[in-house]
Amino acid sequence: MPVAQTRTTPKLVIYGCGGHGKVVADIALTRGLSVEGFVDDKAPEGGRVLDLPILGGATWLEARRSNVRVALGIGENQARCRVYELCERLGIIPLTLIHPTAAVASSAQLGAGVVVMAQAVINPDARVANGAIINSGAIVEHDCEIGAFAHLSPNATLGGAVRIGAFAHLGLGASVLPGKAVGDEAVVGAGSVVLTDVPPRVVVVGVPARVKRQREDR
Ligand SMILES: CC(=O)SCCNC(=O)CCNC(=O)[C@H](O)C(C)(C)COP(=O)(O)OP(=O)(O)OC[C@H]1O[C@@H](n2cnc3c(N)ncnc32)[C@H](O)[C@@H]1OP(=O)(O)O
Repeated sequence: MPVAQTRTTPKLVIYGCGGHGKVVADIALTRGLSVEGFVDDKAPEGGRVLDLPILGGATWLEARRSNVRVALGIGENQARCRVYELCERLGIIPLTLIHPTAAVASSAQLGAGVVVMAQAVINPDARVANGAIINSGAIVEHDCEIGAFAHLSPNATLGGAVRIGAFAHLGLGASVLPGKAVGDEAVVGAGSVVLTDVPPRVVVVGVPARVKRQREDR
């Protein structure tokens, strides 16, 4: 007599229950995925967000590592990377999530843990590295390269073949002209327009974008 096989589908949890985590959870739900709840190291266990439970923190995840999938729900770039690294240590590859209204070219490449939000566009041969966020309505034109754990805020727009460094952050509605580069960990202020390459670890603002200061945080 054949032995019945019991296979449990891994549960999906969202790591981070703040504003970004809520949007990520909403994408998962919109895609028809079943979300078990949130994992968060700071929020109180037993609380609820979007009517989903806060299950616990990193220790909760560690205990269930063999039967869990994780979507990254943290907006801050360095903190998101730390969660990604935690997942790696636990043998979990973070889920890549794309909102159904986003348009992603079939030749675009998205790394693990990338989240693409509603109405975003990613055009042919663009490459988006692990853990990056392409937020609502952002446009990543053809042949762009987005570094790991970078964040393109809502309505940020990149011309063709733009390079965005790892951990860089483009503010709401910021634009980068075709072929230009934004350095690792640089910040481009909301509404700014980048006409020339931006060095690493600086904050640029304005039209045209000019260096305001060096970044001191990490
Ligand atoms: C779903 C989501 O919410 S995703 C998150 C989206 N978040 C964003 O888009 C935020 C982007 N952040 C910004 O634009 C910020 O203003 C930053 C990071 C550029 C600068 O922040 P801070 O270093 O705190 O600068 P601060 O507010 O003290 O302003 C410093 C100066 O820069 C100017 N400035 C700040 N931001 C901008 C901007 N976006 N464009 C033009 N000038 C700006 C200020 O007017 C000020 O000028 P002054 O020195 O002449 O007085």
